[in-house]
Amino acid sequence: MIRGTALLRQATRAFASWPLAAPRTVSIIGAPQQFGQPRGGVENAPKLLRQAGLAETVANLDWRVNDEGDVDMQTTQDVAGPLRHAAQIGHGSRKLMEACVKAHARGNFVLTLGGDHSVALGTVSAALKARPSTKVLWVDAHADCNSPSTSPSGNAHGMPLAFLLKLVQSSELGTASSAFAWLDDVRLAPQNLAFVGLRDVDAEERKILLRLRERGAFVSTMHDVDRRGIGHVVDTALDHLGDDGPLHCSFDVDSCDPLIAPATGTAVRGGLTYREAHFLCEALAATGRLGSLDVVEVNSALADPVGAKATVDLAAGLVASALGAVIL
Ligand SMILES: NC(=[NH2+])NCCC[C@H](N)C(=O)O
Ligand SMILES: [Mn+2]
Ligand SMILES: [Mn+2]
Repeated sequence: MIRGTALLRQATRAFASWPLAAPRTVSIIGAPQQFGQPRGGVENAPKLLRQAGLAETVANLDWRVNDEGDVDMQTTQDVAGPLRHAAQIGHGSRKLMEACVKAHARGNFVLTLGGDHSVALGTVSAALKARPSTKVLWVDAHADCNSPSTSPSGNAHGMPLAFLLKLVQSSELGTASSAFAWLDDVRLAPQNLAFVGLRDVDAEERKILLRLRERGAFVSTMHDVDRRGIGHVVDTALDHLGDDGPLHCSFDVDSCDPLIAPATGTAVRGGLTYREAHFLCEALAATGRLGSLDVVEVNSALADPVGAKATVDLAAGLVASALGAVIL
């Protein structure tokens, strides 16, 4: 415990080395969080992705693989309030952040297997603590930038970006605010954020997105993919995120069309095709700058066995593309 804390402090002070040095190692971190949304089953995704042979697939791409196991994201505490399961989310995300910071400090690529999308509180904050110049690509049908006060659902998986962008007032959290105190020194600047895949945005979120765009975020929707094509949208998003420094990608499988990824909690029609999603991951790998990746919201309980397997296999395949698998 003391060693861990010391390592954390050292990592936060010295910053993790960049770019990743060879031989490259992937840390696989399971984050079986389910309290950010109401549907059971999303907590099984790390296990299912491992069973699908993820570690072997990655090893075949010439990475060393360090499976760090699952972070125990449960705590006994819980408090009522506008953010459901606030204490669970706050404390669980802090534990995940610590595990990710340690992996970054060892110079590893950090691959986090959610869990629901609230896990990005831990993964993005860790990437920013380890390497403050990290830029974030958010691939999602949803904008996930609700505050507890704007959220129509109270579900934390619709809120991680609001916390990371410092849009949440501590008064919105009431007695739960102490569970999020560890986020105080974390700030994602809007100009370091790009969205791809958006197509289901709440009324209040729309206002937030327009403000974020004014403040320098790259905000694209499926309309842009339709008009310009995935190549143009991804190139523009990556251009927006500059030409050096580490990238973090937070990939919500509901960015993909439910025809190819039916096993997810908040499926929305009109999403990325199989090739569009793979293209995005391949383009990320080709930058040579991807330092961390989340794959979230795979919930095998929400589809028939065929759809569940298709979704898990898709997620595993997208990880492979993001880690350098190429067609030719
Ligand atoms: N990570 C996700 N799947 N988020 C869905 C969010 C849905 C809705 N916007 C909400 O805030 O409740
Ligand atoms: Mn999401
Ligand atoms: Mn989503």
